[in-house]
Amino acid sequence: MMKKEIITLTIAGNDSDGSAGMTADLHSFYARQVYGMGLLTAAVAGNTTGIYAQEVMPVSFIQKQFDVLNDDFKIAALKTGMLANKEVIACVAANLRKYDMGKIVLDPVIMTKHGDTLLDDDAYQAFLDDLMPLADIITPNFYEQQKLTGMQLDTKEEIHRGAEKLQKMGAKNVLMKGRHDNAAQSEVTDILLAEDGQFYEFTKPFINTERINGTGDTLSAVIAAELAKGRSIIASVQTAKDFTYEAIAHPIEVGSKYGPINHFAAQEDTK
Ligand SMILES: Nc1ncnc2c1ncn2[C@@H]1O[C@H](COP(=O)(O)OP(=O)(O)O)[C@@H](O)[C@H]1O
Ligand SMILES: Cc1ncc(COP(=O)(O)OP(=O)(O)O)c(N)n1
Repeated sequence: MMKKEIITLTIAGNDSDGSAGMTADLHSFYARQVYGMGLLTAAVAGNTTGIYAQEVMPVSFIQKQFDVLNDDFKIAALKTGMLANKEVIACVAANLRKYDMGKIVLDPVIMTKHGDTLLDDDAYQAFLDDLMPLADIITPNFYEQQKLTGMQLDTKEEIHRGAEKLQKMGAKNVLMKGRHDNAAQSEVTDILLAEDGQFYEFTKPFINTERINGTGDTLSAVIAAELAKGRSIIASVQTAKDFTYEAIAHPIEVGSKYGPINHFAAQEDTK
């Protein structure tokens, strides 16, 4: 039964091929049976071979979206995606402080897996200073972990220290997503540093595929959907990990190259 009253918001860019960004978030919200809303920050012209153009929404338009949504709805949780530049970050941070929109999942979208830049180089500091202290959970991938901590993070010990550094910057919970760039690896382990200082590991088999566009968006969107339902951080991360794994394991065969994952696949398995 759909819980109509649970509203989950994505503050993100749209990727025109539907594999990542806002569309992937809304697919994930729908599959997890929460009512999804999309506050658009940017749009990219992309397909399974790459991203070919980007446009950032005017800050005044982003502001208007915050105002009209908060005038009319009670949002239970949100996630952020592509924020593009420091002006957009400043606007988003101001509104996260102004309006109570529930739990905050920060997905630090900096670059796609295929090397397209989605956040300006001069915006990292604003991300760290203005957004990190507001986050209930942040979900950096391997590349983003090094960028945000300024540390080399190869061993599990180093990943733990990196997570502690991000937590000290203000994020309550830190999910360090595991590497998956070695065709010989058998598992992918994401490490959560929870608010209580404990580490938790979430492990699934490694799937050797190029069809993994939008995995990070999907994981963070499902975490937001589950937090919106009132579930704990650990339960939300576990459901998101299971959901994302099933979506990778049952790809949709569209496009010629780096294809999307399948948001239909996990619905029956993770309810
Ligand atoms: N090839 C893979 N096999 C299994 N799990 C994967 C694979 N690629 C990504 N994942 C999982 O997908 C989720 C998103 O991680 P990741 O792809 O690193 O994010 P991002 O899209 O931000 O780079 C994580 O839970 C990660 O463990
Ligand atoms: C508009 C837009 N936002 C985000 C992404 C990247 O999504 P993400 O899931 O973090 O990473 P990939 O798995 O797609 O590399 C995007 N492509 N477009």
